[in-house]
Amino acid sequence: MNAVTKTYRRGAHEVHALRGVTVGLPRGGFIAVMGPSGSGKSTFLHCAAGLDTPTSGTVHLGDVELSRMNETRLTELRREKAGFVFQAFNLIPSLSVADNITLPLRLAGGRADRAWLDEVVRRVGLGDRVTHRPSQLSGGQQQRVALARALVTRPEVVFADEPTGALDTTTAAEVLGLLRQVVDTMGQTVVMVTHDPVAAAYADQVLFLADGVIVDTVRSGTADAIARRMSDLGRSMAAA
Ligand SMILES: Nc1ncnc2c1ncn2[C@@H]1O[C@H](COP(=O)(O)OP(=O)(O)OP(=O)(O)O)[C@@H](O)[C@H]1O
Repeated sequence: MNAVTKTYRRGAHEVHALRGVTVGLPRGGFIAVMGPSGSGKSTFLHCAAGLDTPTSGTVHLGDVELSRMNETRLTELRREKAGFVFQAFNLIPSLSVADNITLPLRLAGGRADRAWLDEVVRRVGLGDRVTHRPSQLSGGQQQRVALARALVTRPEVVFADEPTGALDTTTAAEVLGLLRQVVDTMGQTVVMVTHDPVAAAYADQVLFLADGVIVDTVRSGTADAIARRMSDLGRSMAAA
């Protein structure tokens, strides 16, 4: 991502959500993005994933440049290279777990190979729940389905926006452990927006955003150290 800006128009005002962000996200790494509310975290994730287009600057996903693609090509590329996990799970209530998981493959005109579906279901620990409907599952199980759906296309990058925001501590830890495994055993890249220092401590690297710019990049440490860094940044922003 190079010199990316994103400006939203709100009535007569302009909101500068990103003000010139340049960063390389290491392939095969687990990157957490933190920052105060409104600092541009979701906008950053959306631009990095090709869900939104920057106002200026360039974005690469793997070897391809996204910024000049039209919407059709972007959609194809997202299906091919990216997986998504959101706070609200975003599962389709009328579909079974198996059909939710394989939906991205079917949308791309493909079919799920049974052995691969079984493998993905095993990796996220969903066991025998594939015929259930999402409403019959706990929040943690629903997020496992969302993660399986994100992995089924073998994406290069999994983008996660507050993936544990709706989960209790224990369930959150299980989902974070799975994201860690995606990086460690499958070699995929995970980019995760979170406000939770405990979640960020699972990452290799933490980017701190404030007011639309990256103000710090640190190798991940303990949750306490990350929380201290966050409150230092909060104080220096308040003093500025
Ligand atoms: N579609 C939009 N239209 C107008 N303004 C927007 C839009 N999306 C985001 N913004 C504004 O851009 C800024 C950054 O928003 P963003 O959602 O990226 O922040 P965030 O760090 O993810 O916040 P939070 O932690 O509260 O989710 C905010 O001022 C927000 O109000």
